[in-house]
Amino acid sequence: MSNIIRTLMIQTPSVPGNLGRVATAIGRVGGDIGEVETVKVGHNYTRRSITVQVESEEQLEELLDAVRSLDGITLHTVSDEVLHAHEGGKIQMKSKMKIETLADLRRVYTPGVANVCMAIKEQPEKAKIYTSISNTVAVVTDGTAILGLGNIGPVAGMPVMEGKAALFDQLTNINAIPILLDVNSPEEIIQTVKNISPGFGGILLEDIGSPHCFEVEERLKKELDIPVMHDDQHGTAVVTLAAAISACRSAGVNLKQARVGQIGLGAAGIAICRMLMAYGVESVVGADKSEEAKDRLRSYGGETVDSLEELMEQSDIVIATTGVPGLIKKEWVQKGQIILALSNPKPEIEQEDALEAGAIYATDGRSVNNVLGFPGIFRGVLNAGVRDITHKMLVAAAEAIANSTKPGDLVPHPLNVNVHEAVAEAVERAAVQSDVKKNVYQ
Ligand SMILES: NC(=O)C1=CN([C@@H]2O[C@H](COP(=O)(O)OP(=O)(O)OC[C@H]3O[C@@H](n4cnc5c(N)ncnc54)[C@H](O)[C@@H]3O)[C@@H](O)[C@H]2O)C=CC1
Ligand SMILES: CC(=O)C(=O)O
Ligand SMILES: [Mg+2]
Repeated sequence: MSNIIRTLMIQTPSVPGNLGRVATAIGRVGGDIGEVETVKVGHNYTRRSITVQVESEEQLEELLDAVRSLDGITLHTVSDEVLHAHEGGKIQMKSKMKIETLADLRRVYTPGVANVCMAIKEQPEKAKIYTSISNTVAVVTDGTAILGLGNIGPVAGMPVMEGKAALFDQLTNINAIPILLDVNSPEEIIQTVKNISPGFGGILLEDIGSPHCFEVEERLKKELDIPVMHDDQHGTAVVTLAAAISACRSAGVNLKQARVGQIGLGAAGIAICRMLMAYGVESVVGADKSEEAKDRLRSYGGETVDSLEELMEQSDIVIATTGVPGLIKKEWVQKGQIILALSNPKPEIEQEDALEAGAIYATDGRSVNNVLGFPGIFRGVLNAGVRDITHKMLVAAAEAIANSTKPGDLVPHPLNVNVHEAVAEAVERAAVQSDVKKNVYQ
């Protein structure tokens, strides 16, 4: 998978064939060309911005040297668009009100606001009407398992949290606020989240590593009156179930009778196994380098094996969430296997390698990603005004995603708002049908 993205500003003589020379030079060193945009056409030259993707700094240097060595062609600048796009951060808090006159000021702020405060003091449920609380979700991390990058700390994890917040806003119109916790124990996470919870309609726990994520989520679900979900567990499990349903539909396989092998039994892996077993998959086997993680799966009724080769040999569907790029060797892949290598930013096996080795379907964490789950799940529970996110709601979300998937694909396009609406509706329907507790604002 290409991981480094750069934009090159290249000037060529306005003679046919020169863009082709540039493309060939890039292709020869294994660079992948993305967007090409003509920026300026001079009387005898053309300047274009060309986006390229490569896998390493060395390959990037090779690519730049190859372009620079082309006769008559000038490489003006090399820029990192991804870094550039992050300058100043990705989200902002904006007022919904225009405050232009003193009358506005008195209505929005003091003295007018005091009456609203007192109305809420007398009837706390009015906070739902007169504040943004019920449409605001905290995206909480302690930075201990940021993607597959490990324990890089909460501040380094902020770009991921801002990304989740931006997606909440764009896909389901939910305000999301990243909360970075500089703490060292589950108890401190729990107490801090409890202390800030009055300002939120829901809590999305993100990239909190295992095993402490399990205790944190379980306790917060019990002790708070608002919905709490650990995205890496349940958001991921929902999307994985959806992808497994779609793959089995296309391949004509009965998912419940298939043997599923899960590599990596951390936050994502354990939740995926529990979700599949609760859905009715009879045979789930897991592998992890940690004995504690394997014990956990067995405690939920799953089987474990000691070697990855053994798991690969036995499984119709293989799911991997270890954070270890390239962990699955091509020679382990069985003919006709379905392989979901979901680690970000790099998968356990590249899609093309898995397909080349005989997999019938293969994909990675860019496509099968919890972005298809968490926005709609929260929109659904916030709309229903319920406190608990139940297994039934999560299965409804997975089925909505699978039913929105085009034949032959494993999941739908992540930016299709209709899909997120379908997930929200399915979750809300499941919520109102079940006997789940209403939250404090209902
Ligand atoms: N596509 C998606 O939507 C999502 C992908 N992920 C990805 O899954 C990966 C793991 O995330 P979490 O479960 O949150 O982390 P985690 O740290 O809770 O779990 C990782 C597990 O993998 C195991 N592991 C590590 N190296 C191993 C090896 N060589 N062999 C066997 N087991 C090994 C660890 O012992 C641990 O149990 C990350 O790369 C993350 O980006 C996580 C959530 C969502
Ligand atoms: C997508 C996501 O949440 C992760 O890779 O951790
Ligand atoms: Mg995550």
